[in-house]
Amino acid sequence: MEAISHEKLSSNSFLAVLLITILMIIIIIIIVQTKKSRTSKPTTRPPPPGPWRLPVIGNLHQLAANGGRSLPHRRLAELAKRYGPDVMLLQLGELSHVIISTPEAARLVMKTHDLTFASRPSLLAVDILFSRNDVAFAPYGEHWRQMRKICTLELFSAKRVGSFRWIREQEVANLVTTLRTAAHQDEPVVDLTDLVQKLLGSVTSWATFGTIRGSNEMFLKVAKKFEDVVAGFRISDLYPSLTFLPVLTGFEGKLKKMRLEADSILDAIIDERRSQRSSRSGRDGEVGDYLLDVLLNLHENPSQLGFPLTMEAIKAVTLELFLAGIETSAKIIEWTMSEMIKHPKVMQKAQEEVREAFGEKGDIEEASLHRLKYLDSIIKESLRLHPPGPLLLPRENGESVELRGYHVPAKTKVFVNAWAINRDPRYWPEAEEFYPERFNDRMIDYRGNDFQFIPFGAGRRMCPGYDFGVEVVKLTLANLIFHFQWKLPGEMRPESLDMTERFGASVGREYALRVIPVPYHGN
Ligand code: HEM
Repeated sequence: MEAISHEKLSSNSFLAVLLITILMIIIIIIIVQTKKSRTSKPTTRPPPPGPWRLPVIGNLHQLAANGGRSLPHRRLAELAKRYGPDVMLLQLGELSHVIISTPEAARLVMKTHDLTFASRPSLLAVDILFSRNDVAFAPYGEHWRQMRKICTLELFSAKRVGSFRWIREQEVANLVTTLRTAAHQDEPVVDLTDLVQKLLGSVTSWATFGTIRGSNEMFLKVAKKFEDVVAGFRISDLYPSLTFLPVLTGFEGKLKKMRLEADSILDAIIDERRSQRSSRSGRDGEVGDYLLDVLLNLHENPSQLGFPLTMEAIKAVTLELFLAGIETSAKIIEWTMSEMIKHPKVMQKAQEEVREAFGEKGDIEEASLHRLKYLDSIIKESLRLHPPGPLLLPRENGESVELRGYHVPAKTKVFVNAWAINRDPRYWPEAEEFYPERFNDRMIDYRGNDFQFIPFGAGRRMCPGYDFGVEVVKLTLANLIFHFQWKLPGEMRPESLDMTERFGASVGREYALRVIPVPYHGN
């Protein structure tokens, strides 16, 4: 009896504390929101249109409609259709978010006012993981400019991407061998999603560190965990004034632990590399050719760049190479394979092209991939319908600006819904259909000039690694369709292949792609 009343008492007092805490949170938010609206400058232009909002949460309930089952890019496209097809304003928690959903408005943000929108907002996860020393999430300024220069001139230049050709060719050949072995087993179904991710992990590890053994594998696992925490809209980012929230929920602690883990793995890899470098100095080959060597060279010879490259920045960029490079490319490979399996005529046409180009020999050299024009169209169509970064990366405007007649105050978070733009029916007839031929006679490209097709973004913050990504995507696909016919397990018919998406830092398939490889040349 006493135990029961004691329990009741403690649960009552817990409830009371919970209620008081919630009340305090609401009061703080209202004070912050009122202060903000008082301090914002009066303007003659109206704000962009948007749905009605509730106090404290703003439009969060609309974003989370359908029990949160609609993925953010899809839900934002639905809301935009009703409330702001071009430019839409949402209040998510404490912060104003502008959503861009047409090529015309995207051009304004990423071309006309590119400089104004060139910054990235602060996000708790990346602030802790990278301390804003990286490239992708760094605010616009001197640090970002320098890091971006290193990316374009040193890390992802055409020459550098070409120099890793042998790595890609070797790793893709290993994948083909693995698939051939699997094809001769009693149970030949393979998890292509997993195999492709491993392939991309190995290619990135080789290109970055010159090896894929030991701690590098651990590092791949850490990078995968980072992927999970960087994605989506986090309460801690929507209510930045409630600094105690991520502490209470344990999110901040989790992030700090991940950062420590990544740092210690990276420190070990870098120490090993530095000692190899000093013991081999003066000799040609190996050392000096990989991305980490490039960064260490620049650190040791700051005069080459004209500014110092810190070890913190080297670690942040190295980690980011894994985050940015593996999942995006892996996902576009699995989407393209899924679409080709779902559309057997497209698959057949692509196989005829690659088999005609490379004959019986089957040594698909990267240098000859330019002959595969239809495969180019297929990859573009896949990037159009399944951009791995459907909302690109968020941008932030340094100063207030007018967009399509609407006033956008400084420091607004801006999302460009590339997924919706890539399906704009004004530019893409039968936009929902997978129809690669639509690219055959059109010069539309993904290099940031055609705003109806922006899977890599555009403007100053556009992806600098697209050549790096597309080379490995094309080489892998060419090999997969050259060496194998592809079947679905059991009685599954191609048209019933499930294409549900799973939201993450990059959007892939909800269910792994499980397929049967049947060797083509009978080997
Ligand atoms: C198919 C593969 C890839 C896709 C679809 C992709 C897509 C994107 C997108 C949408 C952005 C944001 C652009 C914006 O905000 O306007 C981005 C940024 C970035 N990507 Fe990629 N990416 C891919 C491969 C890669 C690879 C292989 C690397 C490097 C190894 C890379 C490195 C980066 C970096 C560093 C940024 C940040 C740029 C900045 O903020 O200045 N990406 N990528």
